[in-house]
Amino acid sequence: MIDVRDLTFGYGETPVLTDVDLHVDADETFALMGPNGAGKTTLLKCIAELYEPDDGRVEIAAETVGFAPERPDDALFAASVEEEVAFFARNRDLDVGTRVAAAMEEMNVAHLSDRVPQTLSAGEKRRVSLAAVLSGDPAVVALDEPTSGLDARHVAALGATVQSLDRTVVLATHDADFALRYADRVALLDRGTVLRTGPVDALLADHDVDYASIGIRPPGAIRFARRHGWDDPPLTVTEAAARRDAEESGE
Ligand SMILES: Nc1ncnc2c1ncn2[C@@H]1O[C@H](COP(=O)(O)OP(=O)(O)OP(=O)(O)O)[C@@H](O)[C@H]1O
Repeated sequence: MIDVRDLTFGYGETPVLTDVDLHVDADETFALMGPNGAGKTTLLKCIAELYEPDDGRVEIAAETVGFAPERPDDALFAASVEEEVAFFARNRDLDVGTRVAAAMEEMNVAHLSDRVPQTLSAGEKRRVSLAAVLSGDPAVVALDEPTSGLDARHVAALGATVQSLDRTVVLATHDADFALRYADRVALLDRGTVLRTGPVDALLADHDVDYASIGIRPPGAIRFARRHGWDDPPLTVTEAAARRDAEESGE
């Protein structure tokens, strides 16, 4: 569904993304993870075709990509929540009534329909901006930090929605639990390059990790959290493999 080939992109002279290769299958939920400044948002915007690569290309086998920005304020401009959510459905000549009702239901914002979006709480704004993207029924949904500002109930609801969507979802997130629970595959980015890509299960099995969270910190080191806390100190990929090999050989 999405093919990123040798993608290089910079805001100025210095590239922020270098030779990125990525493939995302149709209907897959794919998470971009990595530390601050790794290039997740930039890559997501290249995938959403908001940025033109300096080199390489992004090929998408779909007409529409819906993008929900990291800061919902950047996307909320209508006078009412209902108008906000209707925008993309109307734009694409869809059945506005049906699309708006479904998207509002999915994001639990129907009760806010007459409110002015800019006056909502942070979590409500997030849900409205996600509903607005869903109402346009895009084949590819690109979500930047979609769980940011959401309480546990709405994170779970978002996860259920993402899984039930009959479409390709690419999301950038720091929320490791969300990625591990709801993403089919994860790409770990670090300083503008893709460090690892793989199914969440395989990534964990590779490193003999049994649980819940994964992060990259400091840059270059992949750090796994077991159920009871972070591995300390963080392991590099090579160190994690060496430790596993040592354990297997009984050393
Ligand atoms: N509009 C911009 N102009 C110049 N540099 C930018 C711009 N946006 C991002 N950058 C730089 O590009 C790099 C990647 O930023 P990006 O926002 O893609 O990272 P990220 O992985 O999403 O980070 P975070 O986790 O902090 O959101 C950073 O060094 C950032 O300072």
